[in-house]
Amino acid sequence: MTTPHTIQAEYDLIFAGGGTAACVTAGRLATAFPALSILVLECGPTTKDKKEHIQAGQWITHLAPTTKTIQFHIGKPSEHVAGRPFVVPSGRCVGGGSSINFMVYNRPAASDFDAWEADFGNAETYEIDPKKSTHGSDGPLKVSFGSEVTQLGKELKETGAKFEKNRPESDECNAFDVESINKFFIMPKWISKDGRRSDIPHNYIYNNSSKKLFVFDGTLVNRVIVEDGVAVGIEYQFDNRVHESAPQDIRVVKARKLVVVGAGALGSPLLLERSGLGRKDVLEKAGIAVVAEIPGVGENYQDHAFLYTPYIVDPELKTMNSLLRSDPATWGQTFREWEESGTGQLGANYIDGAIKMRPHPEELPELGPDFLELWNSTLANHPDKPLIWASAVAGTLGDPSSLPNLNFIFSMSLLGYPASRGRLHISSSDPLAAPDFEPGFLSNPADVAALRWAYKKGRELYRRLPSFRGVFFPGHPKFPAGSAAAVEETAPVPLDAPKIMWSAEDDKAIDVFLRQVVTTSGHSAGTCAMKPFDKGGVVDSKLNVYGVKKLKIVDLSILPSNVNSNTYSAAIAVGEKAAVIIAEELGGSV
Ligand SMILES: Cc1cc2nc3c(=O)[nH]c(=O)nc-3n(C[C@H](O)[C@H](O)[C@H](O)COP(=O)(O)OP(=O)(O)OC[C@H]3O[C@@H](n4cnc5c(N)ncnc54)[C@H](O)[C@@H]3O)c2cc1C
Repeated sequence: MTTPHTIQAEYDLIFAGGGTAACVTAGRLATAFPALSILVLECGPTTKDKKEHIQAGQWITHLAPTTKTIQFHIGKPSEHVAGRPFVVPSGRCVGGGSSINFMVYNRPAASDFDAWEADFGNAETYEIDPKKSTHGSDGPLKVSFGSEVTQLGKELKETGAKFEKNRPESDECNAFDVESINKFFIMPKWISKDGRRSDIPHNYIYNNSSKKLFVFDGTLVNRVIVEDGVAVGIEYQFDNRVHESAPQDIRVVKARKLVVVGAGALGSPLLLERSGLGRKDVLEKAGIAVVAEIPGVGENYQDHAFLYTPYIVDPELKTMNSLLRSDPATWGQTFREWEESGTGQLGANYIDGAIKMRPHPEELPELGPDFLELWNSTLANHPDKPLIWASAVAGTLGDPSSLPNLNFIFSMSLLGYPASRGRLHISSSDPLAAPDFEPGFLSNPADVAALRWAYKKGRELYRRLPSFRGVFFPGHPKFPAGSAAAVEETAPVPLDAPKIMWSAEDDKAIDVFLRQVVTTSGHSAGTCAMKPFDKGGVVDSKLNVYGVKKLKIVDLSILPSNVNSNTYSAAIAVGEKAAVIIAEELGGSV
């Protein structure tokens, strides 16, 4: 049997999990402290120089059922989602989510970060306008519109602003402020102008000049070893899902200075629990000795509930579907175009027109009584917070061959601050055992009310887009016979056409539908929250795990409260801030 990597007995720093935030921190520290030996152990495969992680347009391929770069976490069936076993994906490769995500560039509201009482470093180069004071100009990650902006994106922006008269167009909706709300815009992407994914490994790790930074793939961390209240190392085994014939014995590697857990919101709480750090009842049930009782571990699970609904568009409108359905020759041509000039479909993500939507005061009654508590607790006093982030993908999220041969687009609505919460715990000490996962989606009726509103707003807008050719009803609520919402339309209605009059039965049909179809955004967070211990916290403001010395967590599990944006930006911010904290503790700076 071959050993895939030669791992020494001891390093200065060990990162358990090589995802987005962890790789940012490891890369920054390796550059600032070249004499420091840093080990990063990632259970998934390497992404180095692999086209599927570099060509922006290949994002859709990672979602294939046969994927080796995404892990699907299966939740318990729940009545709140019509008895479905809710499935949540996360990146499972070097760079984690950064290497497989949709690359939507979306930054949270300032008040989201204020709630954490934290500030963050700068990782980006905003190629759209490098002089803009609200964006970075010399960070390693490039932000642009990619190689092309779709006609659908332009239609959504223009038609949206004409139809929703109090929601105009804007060029900038990522400035952290009130001005970024209720404007239609073209969403930037974590894609460079030459069509490359701005992932973390190719920009912080693989290009790092440190000779003492070691990033090993296919290596599963079983647990952190804690001796006398101090984290001294970890136990690991090679992962046969990546290195098929690797030996399976459990090995140990020691950390001289620090162990950093960076296994993501769906991995870090499990790793802590396998190490004896967590809720007493959970550890005892799994037969694990309690090292430190930390009741918050694995609680407070959050994501952004995600609704996507299909519409039929003009066959001439350019969408991803034509390439997804096309022959190898067309694929070959598209690859060549990207190789030669970084242009064409492989340099873009086809998610363009967008809005961060917040109800105007006169719209609040449309959301109904179930929503009021969420509004009052989270949004009312923070005008920079949107309720819903909405966009459209010019194409089908998945394999279009399962759909009729029509040209489809999908509207996308993400709920920014869900009131629902879930939990995630180990079921056994075996790192490969399925966890005990209750994602909790739609368990609070406020979330259903918010998404019902989003559905209705979307229906009205999409039926006015110039390219609209109909609602694809199998992917929409089953409205009662005679409902205005059930009427077939095959062409766009005028901007000033009467709006659909929604009945109480229509609302019921939408609610049933939401429970059947609402899914995850892949934005898992909050399972090892940075909060005071007595409020369910797992780490303090320096990211130290309570009750253990020399152990930190660096990933989105530390989010104390949600952010209303796609979460890559928040993960980068956590990674950058962690690098600052650790550098200071090492007596230097990054
Ligand atoms: C399908 C999808 C699409 C997305 N699209 C977007 C988007 O368009 N825009 C956006 O802003 N955000 C997007 N996101 C979200 C964003 O990418 C993630 O929130 C972010 O990357 C998470 O970073 P993290 O550091 O918390 O964890 P991750 O990046 O998930 O890293 C955790 C890593 O730890 C590894 N790991 C876990 N357990 C172990 C173990 N025991 N031993 C060793 N390694 C382990 C995992 O394999 C993984 O690589 C998307 C996410 C998904 C899943």
